[in-house]
Amino acid sequence: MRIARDLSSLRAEAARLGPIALVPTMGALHEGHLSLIRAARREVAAMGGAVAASIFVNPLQFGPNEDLSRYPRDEAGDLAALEGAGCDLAWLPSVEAMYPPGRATAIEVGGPSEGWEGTARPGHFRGVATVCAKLFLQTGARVAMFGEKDWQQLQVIRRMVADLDLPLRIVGCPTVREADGLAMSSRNRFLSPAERHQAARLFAALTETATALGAGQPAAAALAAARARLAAEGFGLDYLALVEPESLRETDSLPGRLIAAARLGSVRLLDNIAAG
Ligand SMILES: Nc1ncnc2c1ncn2[C@@H]1O[C@H](COP(=O)(O)OP(=O)(O)OP(=O)(O)O)[C@@H](O)[C@H]1O
Ligand SMILES: CC(C)(CO)[C@@H](O)C(=O)[O-]
Ligand code: BAL
Repeated sequence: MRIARDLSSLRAEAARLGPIALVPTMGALHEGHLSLIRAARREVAAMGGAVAASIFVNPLQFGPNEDLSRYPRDEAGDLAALEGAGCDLAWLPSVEAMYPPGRATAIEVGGPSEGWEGTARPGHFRGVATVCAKLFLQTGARVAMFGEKDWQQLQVIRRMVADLDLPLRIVGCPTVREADGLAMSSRNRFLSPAERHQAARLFAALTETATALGAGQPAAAALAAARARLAAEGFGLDYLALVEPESLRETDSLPGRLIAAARLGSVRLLDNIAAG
């Protein structure tokens, strides 16, 4: 696996490797990320070229009181995991390489950015969209893989790519879960053993709600019951909602996407599933 840390070596490697399937990450890699690398390998098997992954903890998508400084970092472990999963090129820019002094441009996506994570984390999607546009242009990727775990992010990236006519395809990949259903996430390591046990209840609540909706229970009642259960179980619930899958507008009709964000101790868990 080749490693690039500045833009000129990245461009030289990308030119040599041919069409790129890109997996953008913030590192601290787990099986969820590696499933995206394997999906990228399948894309490369069809189109030729190579798999690239970026590791960049993007300061632009963190709010002033968020966990940028404690975001987990493990460069050596990540590089070994990427190589083992079949990645050909790792792109590890420094903050200075990504954002040289004088930077004055950002990408603002409306529509699916509004509400939910967009409300809980003001400016978050501006940071995500800006760094993803840069990663796409830096690597010249033909295709990029994103996890469904971050459902709203996936819709924001699809909207941006469509609106800006960016010349790549976005592929959404299913959420990889622990045996008890908890969606894998780099931040899960900060859960205490008791919180880790409790955390699986979020996915359970989503599946119970999807079942109730599928059985014909009105959305307002099914959602209210699930919110009350989660609060009683000790979650700090930011939202649990039924939305139109692409626009992220709240809805009460199926098919939809159930999305949730809930705090447990110092960790904010995100999850979502299809409903209907
Ligand atoms: N469990 C998972 N299954 C599938 N894809 C995932 C999973 N977790 C993360 N991803 C995807 O990996 C990519 C990089 O995500 P990121 O590096 O933020 O990992 P993360 O584990 O989600 O960390 P965080 O703690 O920031 O949520 C994103 O496209 C994300 O949706
Ligand atoms: C897409 C991403 C790598 C952009 O920094 C990040 O938001 C993430 O890891 O999901
Ligand atoms: N997985 C989304 C990246 C973030 O939490 O900032």
